[in-house]
Amino acid sequence: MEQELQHLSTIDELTGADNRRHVLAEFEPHLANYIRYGSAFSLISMDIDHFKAVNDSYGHLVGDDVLKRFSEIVSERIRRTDIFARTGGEEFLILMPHTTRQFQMLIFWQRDLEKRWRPSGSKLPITNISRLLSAPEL
Ligand SMILES: Nc1nc2c(ncn2[C@@H]2O[C@H](COP(=O)(O)OP(=O)(O)OP(=O)(O)O)[C@@H](O)[C@H]2O)c(=O)[nH]1
Repeated sequence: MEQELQHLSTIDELTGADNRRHVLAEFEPHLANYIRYGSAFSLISMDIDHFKAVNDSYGHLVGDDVLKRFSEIVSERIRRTDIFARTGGEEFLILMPHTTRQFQMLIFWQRDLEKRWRPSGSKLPITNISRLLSAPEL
């Protein structure tokens, strides 16, 4: 029971991704390890562009579905050791331990996500993926 509650306090209810508090808590030791031992890690920030327009045009429930679908797609792509979190309304963060030079991977992801967003030619969200930090390539 206590374990279950603890788990629930680390996840974002809507998407099932980790929540902001959890990823920030996980980030701290990675940063400390990088400073002390030079252990590599990467952080990727992502947000869904023009998300407000999705809600305004299709309604909040569709907006919720987009957030869930986006989370599913990203979750399929990451490693089990990566931490994927929803940090705000349409803002997400991935913490990737022991990962550097993920730039090529980002380009691949961006293409893949765009393809999968538009199975029927819809012009719904394009994600904006940016490399935030990749220690020790600062
Ligand atoms: N459906 C849904 N919408 C949410 C949720 N949380 C936040 N939002 C909406 O997300 C929208 C975020 O708006 P903005 O920050 O302007 O983002 P944006 O429209 O993507 O703008 P850009 O980032 O500049 O492209 C707002 O309309 C919020 O109401 C949620 O859990 N579900």
